[in-house]
Amino acid sequence: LSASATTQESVRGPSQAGPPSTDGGVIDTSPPRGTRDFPPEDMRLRTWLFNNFREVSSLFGFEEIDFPVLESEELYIRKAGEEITQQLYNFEDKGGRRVTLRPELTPSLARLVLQKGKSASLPLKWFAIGQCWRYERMTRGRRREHYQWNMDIIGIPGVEAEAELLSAIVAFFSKLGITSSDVGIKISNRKVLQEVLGRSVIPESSFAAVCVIVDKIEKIPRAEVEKELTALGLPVEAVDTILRALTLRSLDDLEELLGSDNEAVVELKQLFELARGYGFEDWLQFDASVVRGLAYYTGTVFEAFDRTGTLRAICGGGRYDKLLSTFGGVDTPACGFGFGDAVIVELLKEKKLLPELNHEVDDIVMPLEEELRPQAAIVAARLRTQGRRVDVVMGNKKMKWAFKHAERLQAKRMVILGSTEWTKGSVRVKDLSSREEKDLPLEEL
Ligand SMILES: Nc1ccc(Br)nc1
Repeated sequence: LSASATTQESVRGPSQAGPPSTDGGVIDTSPPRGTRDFPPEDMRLRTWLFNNFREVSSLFGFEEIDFPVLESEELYIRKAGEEITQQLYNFEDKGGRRVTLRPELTPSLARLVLQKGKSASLPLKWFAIGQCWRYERMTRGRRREHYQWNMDIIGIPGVEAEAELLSAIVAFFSKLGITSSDVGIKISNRKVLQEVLGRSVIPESSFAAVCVIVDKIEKIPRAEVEKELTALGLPVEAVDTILRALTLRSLDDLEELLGSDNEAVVELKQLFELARGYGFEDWLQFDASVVRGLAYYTGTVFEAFDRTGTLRAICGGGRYDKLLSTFGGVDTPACGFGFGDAVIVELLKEKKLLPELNHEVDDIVMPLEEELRPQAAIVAARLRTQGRRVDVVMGNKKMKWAFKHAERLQAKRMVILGSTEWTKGSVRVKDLSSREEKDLPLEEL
């Protein structure tokens, strides 16, 4: 997560040590290709980021859930040509089961909702932070894992649910010091495409595949998008109509094309009105080219982008009213978003908003003689009971080392145990900012 480790889409090659050798050489200490270690300095940043995810989720009244990183492959068998399902980190386990490391969290959430069935009183407002995986040919050298924060609302058909999710995303950005001058949120509705396709007699079964292809409009040449759409069986004039509709950037133009009764127009207008109420309308912009690349979205779709245009999408989401029924459940309205741990750190680095996070303790407890180690334990236990973060100096260290150590850990106090003081029932306490020193009876510590 550190600005360096996280942004490295390209993975490190094997270390010099190479594969484990039989002659007692050092093993390859690098993590598996495409994955990251989190040494303390990176783990502090990750913990800081996840704490912000959790604080915003709590602010919006969401409950935390979790599920296994390993799931049945069947959760992700979709026929829409999504990249996410073509890069499953899947395998057959020793019981002959087809399993996979999860590429996203939403299908697990849907599984849990179905498992809970009627015992889960709607609406559900659940959030999760989980590691997600892909298996990509290393030729592209991209990472194979990242952590995603998801927030989902199950059981609300109206766009007030999407408005809550968008408000949570804006609250998160604002909490980190990111403003609407740095980031915008493009928003559209798949019912735009549905209406356009409906006018050109495209089978409903192709809808998801069309969305997956159209989602690539800004990533691959237009000719390639046209080729893939015609390969789906779309007549050329339909392809032109679709691509023209995707250029719409104003709700008025959309209304002119689809009519004021069109569901997409109605829903988007409602959303912008709620955005004004929440006060985040200046973050939002209608953009018909946003369809998102997941097959199961059925309505509102949105993604946050950095206004310099240098980064990939920061987060994205939408409405998926049919996902539970595709798993054999009752149709249940649902919407949610996924927020990855990588792009946001790149953005914070660019905006110089990365926090300075150090390893800190309150007290260093330093026994001057080994014989005083049991007494040092008494002092440390007492201080910890008070909630103070204590580092007991271990090993046979000198005072010079202890003061250097205290500086590294930005300790507030050095608590020194000497036999003379201890026989009088006290310890020497040095305030490391005022440099003031005094003997304190143990009970006054
Ligand atoms: N779905 C997915 C999983 C892992 C990474 Br890295 N990116 C996308």
